[in-house]
Amino acid sequence: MDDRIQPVLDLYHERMRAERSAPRVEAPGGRDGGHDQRMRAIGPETGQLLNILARSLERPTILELGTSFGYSALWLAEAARARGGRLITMERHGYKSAHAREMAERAGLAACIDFCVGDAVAMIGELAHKVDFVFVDLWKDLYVPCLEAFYPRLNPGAIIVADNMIRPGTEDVKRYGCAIRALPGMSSILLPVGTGVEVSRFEDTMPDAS
Ligand SMILES: C[S@@+](CC[C@H](N)C(=O)[O-])C[C@H]1O[C@@H](n2cnc3c(N)ncnc32)[C@H](O)[C@@H]1O
Repeated sequence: MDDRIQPVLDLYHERMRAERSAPRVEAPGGRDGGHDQRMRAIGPETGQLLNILARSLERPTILELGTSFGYSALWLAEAARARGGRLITMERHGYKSAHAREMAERAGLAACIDFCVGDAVAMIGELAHKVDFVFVDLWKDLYVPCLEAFYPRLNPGAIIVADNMIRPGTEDVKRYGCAIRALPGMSSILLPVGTGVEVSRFEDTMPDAS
């Protein structure tokens, strides 16, 4: 991490510690009411894993589903920049996405990020290009609908990482685990990193023409 990124990550780490030690109070209107300040961010271990995996790809188009306040986006954008690629990050709420953009600007990474605001399932359907890496970290009941939307848009060799597969490990994420493992061309493994990540790789299902 370069000199501009680490101090911004440290600001998030401070906020993360405060969030984890504070009692959980429901925001007015609930998680979608427009006042939710909880980051619900992955920790540094999952961030590092995302960064290592994404750095293994050349000129990757990286898709993040669930920007929140922008912590995981920094790890992904750093990898995208290092490999000559881009990050497209999708978030339902404009106020969260705006904060993420501000932090990415402070870290010097905003130029390689497209911040998209709206419903990820609908926006995936409007993507102009195929993708090489997907990070799935939005509300858990959307994991399978998102998978159905991005599966036809994966380039061969694409890597997909889904968070919260062990904690909270709900029925919704279990359904995602089963669904991705059943897809043609997919290999997948559950890793006990952070709250548990399902790491999958898509191979082209077409027979070799040579
Ligand atoms: C667990 S948080 C993401 C945390 C973030 N990846 C990080 O580690 O910093 C999930 C986010 O998904 C967003 N979200 C929920 N439903 C969505 C939808 N349909 N489209 C886009 N974003 C959505 C929520 O607003 C929330 O900010």
